[in-house]
Amino acid sequence: MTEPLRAERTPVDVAVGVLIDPDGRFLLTSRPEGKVYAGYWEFPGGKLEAGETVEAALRRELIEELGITIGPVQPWRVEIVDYEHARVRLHFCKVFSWSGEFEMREHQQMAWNQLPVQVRPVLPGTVPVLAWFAEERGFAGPTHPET
Ligand SMILES: Nc1nc2c([nH]c(=O)n2[C@@H]2O[C@H](COP(=O)(O)OP(=O)(O)OP(=O)(O)O)[C@@H](O)[C@H]2O)c(=O)[nH]1
Repeated sequence: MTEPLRAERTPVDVAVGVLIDPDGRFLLTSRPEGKVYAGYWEFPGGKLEAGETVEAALRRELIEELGITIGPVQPWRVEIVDYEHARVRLHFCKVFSWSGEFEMREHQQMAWNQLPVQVRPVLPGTVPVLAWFAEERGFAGPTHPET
């Protein structure tokens, strides 16, 4: 069978949490070993399960990955990204409160960041978010290190 054109692939919905602390720092986590783009830094989250809302998926994923229970979820932006392996629709949500201690349940790493981000490499689908932060915060210059 012929591969469908990239733009025709049905997107997979992904809930992504942009956790922001009282100092305005945002949380990035590294993708665990064994996943595509292992070691790349991203905002934590994951795919919606059948019938799940973005908010429910985000709550579930952050418990599964980080051991925290999030407070109110504020939908921010939606972005479609085409990768070789998949076409994803990323639902970025801001989260300002949570409870519980952070536990790296998938042996990933976490880092609180300001602009410019110090960790590398940053996942391609994460880069636009850094640009949105730059716009919101009046930050000029590169948002992250060259890979
Ligand atoms: N979590 C997250 N995923 C992102 C971001 N940006 C981005 O392009 N993605 C993509 O969205 C998809 C999320 O899938 P995932 O593999 O993290 O989700 P999951 O935990 O449900 O995976 P699983 O199927 O291995 O259980 C990946 O294709 C990933 O590359 C981001 O900032 N955060």
